[in-house]
Amino acid sequence: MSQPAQEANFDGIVGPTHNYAGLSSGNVASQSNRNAVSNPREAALQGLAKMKRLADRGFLQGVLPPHERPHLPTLRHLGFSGSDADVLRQVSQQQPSLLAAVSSASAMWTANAATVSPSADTRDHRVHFTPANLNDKFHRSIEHDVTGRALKAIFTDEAYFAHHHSLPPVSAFGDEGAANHTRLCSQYGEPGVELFVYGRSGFDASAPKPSRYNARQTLEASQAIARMHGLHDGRTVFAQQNPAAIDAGVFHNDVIAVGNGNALFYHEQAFLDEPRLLDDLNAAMPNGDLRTVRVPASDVPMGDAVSSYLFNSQLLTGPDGGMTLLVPGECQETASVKAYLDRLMASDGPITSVEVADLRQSMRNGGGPACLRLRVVLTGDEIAAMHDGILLTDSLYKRLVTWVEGHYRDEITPDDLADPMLLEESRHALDELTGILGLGSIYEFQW
Ligand SMILES: NCCC[C@H](NC(=O)CCC(=O)O)C(=O)O
Repeated sequence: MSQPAQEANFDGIVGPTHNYAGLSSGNVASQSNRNAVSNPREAALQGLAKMKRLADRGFLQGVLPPHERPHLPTLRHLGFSGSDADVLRQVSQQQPSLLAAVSSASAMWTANAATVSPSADTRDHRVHFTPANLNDKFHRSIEHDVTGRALKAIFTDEAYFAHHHSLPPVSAFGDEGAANHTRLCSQYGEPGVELFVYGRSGFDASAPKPSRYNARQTLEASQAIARMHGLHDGRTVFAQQNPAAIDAGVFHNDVIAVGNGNALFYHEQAFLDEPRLLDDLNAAMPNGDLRTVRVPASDVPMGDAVSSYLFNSQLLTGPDGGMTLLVPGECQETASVKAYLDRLMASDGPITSVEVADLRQSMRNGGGPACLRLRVVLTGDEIAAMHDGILLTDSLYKRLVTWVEGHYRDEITPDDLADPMLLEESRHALDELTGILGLGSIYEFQW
């Protein structure tokens, strides 16, 4: 008898060029920290510390590698030529904002890497992966190729794993991956409900949409993924985000809601039609056991939810069945959120403990605990079939800390992005990392 299914969290390792370039309109933290000095070493260590903490508790914790940045193949595609140093000099002189875009370490936010459907939900009983095209932001639209290669290198066996191409790279099919996708279930290995939350329709111009910021995810993208993954109609729910929430800075649904097991933790202003969503979920849950934790705006105003990232927390089922909410440190600095969390602990809902993680480096770009991880529910056989060496053990953690300390800078300013040495250092680090993880050659510079 094989082990019961478990949820694994695959966190993105923060890349050596982590910086603050203000690239994401609609993302309040990214905009307000534009041109701040970053600390890639601290960022990567903060991420690894979060992973280690969960691995130590017995949670299945994996890693996903950073991408090559600055991404020279993109710059060459766009017409820059000569040596790598020539290319960097030209782009920094002619179009510094393009250099910033191809230098972002944004692949760290692996909640946006892909949408994943566990085998219990799919018609062919395989785990399905679709890398997100992330086509709303140029700096993120260049992630899906390497993401797809990394996922295929980890989940290779076609008897268990199915990989799809990212959706057509146009705004009508804008897809931001698992940040807008939640799975609800009684037990991880049992069939669950897959909830897709979208911000607008790509084809119906008269449908509601935000007015200030663009909605990144479309209904049509979500529907296509549900079809590609072979999900069952009766256990698939589509719901629209509240356009006012997007206009208030909720650029992904995981900034305002998180689900795990049979529990959905959400802000009352998260969805356009909350009663309908709850009816749909209740009808779809195979055992009818949905539990909701609804946070009223009178407890936590939308602005506080966005600045604290309360809902961008990881919600994790512990060995005793209770759920832990792993919140970013900013939640303790926001009075309404701190008071709310105290009341939550005094209540007897599904969330039984709260823990705090310091992820300040990532948070300044709008990436909290939940942004940094891609959830993959796996059966015992699937765990046995996946690539060995990608799950965080004590020794892998130590190797990765040493690797970060040996290769990462502790300061990056916008001017540093043009430094050919930074590119060299990053490639050297990534080459060593694919060796540590046994992933083979997934970057163009390795071919
Ligand atoms: N899930 C969290 C994603 C955060 C990400 N931020 C960024 O790309 C900011 C990068 C910068 O501004 O330098 C985004 O908005 O997609």
